[in-house]
Amino acid sequence: MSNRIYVALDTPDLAKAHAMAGKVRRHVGGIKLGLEFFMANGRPGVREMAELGLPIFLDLKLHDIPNTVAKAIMALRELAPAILTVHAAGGRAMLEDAKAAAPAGTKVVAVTTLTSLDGTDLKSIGCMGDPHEQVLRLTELARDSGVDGVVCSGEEVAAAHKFWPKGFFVVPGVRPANGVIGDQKRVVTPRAAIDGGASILVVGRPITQAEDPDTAAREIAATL
Ligand SMILES: O=c1ccn([C@@H]2O[C@H](COP(=O)(O)O)[C@@H](O)[C@H]2O)c(=O)[nH]1
Repeated sequence: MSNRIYVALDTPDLAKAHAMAGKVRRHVGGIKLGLEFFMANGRPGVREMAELGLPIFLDLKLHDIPNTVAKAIMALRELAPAILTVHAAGGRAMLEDAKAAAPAGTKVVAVTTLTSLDGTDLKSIGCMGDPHEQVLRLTELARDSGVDGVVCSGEEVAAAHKFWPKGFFVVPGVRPANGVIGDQKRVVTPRAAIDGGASILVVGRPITQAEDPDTAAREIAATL
């Protein structure tokens, strides 16, 4: 893939998402639509964004019993997203059924440990070990379940990639040097994430909240 940046269009406003995608499309490789967009605009909104001609990453982070996740993915089949997320913590049967339900061309990618969590957060929800150990544990589960890859932070991507060289690695929570970190906790620069083995990067606010999103996207792309 020539441009490995997926811009996260985190807005419930279809017109705004469309306008932002139009502004930055020369400097990104795809569009990521998440819960905020999908709750407001549903499948018709995704179809409309797909008309822009860029690959669509549907980041719905599905997490439920296997039957429910599989049926939800079947309801999304007509959209044939390039990438779709589920939570690895849903377990092996859920991951297997998610992959089986997805269209052949869709990469099913398992979220390991949200980039907004650190070791203290993990302890507070009963997870033993630090984010690094948790990511590797869930990367092994994802690999063995037959999905295509994982979502992890740039802090773990090199180790996860070493463990699963053929996996597809999605890295969000990237920030240009001196960028505003906000609610993210495990953050690296776009360049560091790519050097670690990221297949694609997810970049939201560093582009969408910039004074000039087109220039921000171009400058990030230039560092890769
Ligand atoms: O662990 C995860 C999984 C997904 N995300 C999503 O990526 C973007 C990041 O947006 P920024 O504005 O660049 O922080 C957002 O859509 C999240 O839902 C994540 O951040 N971490």
